[in-house]
Amino acid sequence: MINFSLQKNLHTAEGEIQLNVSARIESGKFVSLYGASGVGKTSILRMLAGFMKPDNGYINVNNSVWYHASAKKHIEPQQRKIGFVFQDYALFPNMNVRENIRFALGKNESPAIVDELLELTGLINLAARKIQTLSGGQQQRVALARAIAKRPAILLLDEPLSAIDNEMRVYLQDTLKEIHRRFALTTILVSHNANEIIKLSDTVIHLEQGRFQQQTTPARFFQNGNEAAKITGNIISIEENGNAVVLIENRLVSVPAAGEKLNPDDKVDITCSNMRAAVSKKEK
Ligand SMILES: Nc1ncnc2c1ncn2[C@@H]1O[C@H](COP(=O)(O)OP(=O)(O)OP(=O)(O)O)[C@@H](O)[C@H]1O
Repeated sequence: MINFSLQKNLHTAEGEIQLNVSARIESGKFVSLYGASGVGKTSILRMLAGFMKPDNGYINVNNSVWYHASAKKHIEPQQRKIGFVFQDYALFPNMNVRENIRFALGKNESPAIVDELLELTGLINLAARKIQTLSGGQQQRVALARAIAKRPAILLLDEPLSAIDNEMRVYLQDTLKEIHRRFALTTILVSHNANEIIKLSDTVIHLEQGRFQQQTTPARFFQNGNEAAKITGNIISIEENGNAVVLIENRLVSVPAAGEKLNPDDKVDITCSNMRAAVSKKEK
């Protein structure tokens, strides 16, 4: 069980944000942290990991105290049983794949887990390869394996798949799910991607204006309210009939522009209301 209450004054370009959040996360759960850019999601992960000191609050993990402001207790990051994977892989470029994963283990720890992780992440044939020779998706698999090698109690994932192309992203989501299950981890993922959150998580926590506004299942969260139907894209061109041609991920869609003056390169939200869905069988 992770039980925390964190207060931190964040200095943003738009002014101060008083972050004041608390949650109880049961062991073995996969939780996603969702919210607009700059609301403090990464800061929460950094405080849990011990890289950023809260102004006040506490962090208890499985009956041990990692942080307690009034007791002046702050366990160093190395002493916290945490695995951390960022968007950038932060691997050692001069080491090969196996050495990068092995590095995470203490001197007296058995290296058997390295082979298990190489197998699980599909890296066994790349074990001797230098990091620079790998694709982004492959590097992220190494980063994931390295984070797990220490057998963390909590796995913290900060948009680990956002720089990776769609096909590899789907593959890595499956790997993440399997790793979470196999190692009985408690996982906290920061993600902007509804698909990913729905596929992976038991619970989604919505951070807005410094507070956890909602804590519910992804299905409920993305079905209700505006969050469900808002898609962001970039305008490529405006058609003669006034429709905007918008690039969403790797697709172009033509959308009626509601009277607003829009121009190519504008970043836009497409909001769907009363959306009717129809399902038809795909031709083989
Ligand atoms: N040590 C710190 N003290 C005070 N403010 C900080 C500190 N570190 C970062 N901030 C500020 O906190 C704000 C929130 O940043 P954070 O990275 O946590 O947001 P985020 O929700 O993860 O954003 P994104 O989705 O864009 O990654 C930023 O404006 C940042 O400048």
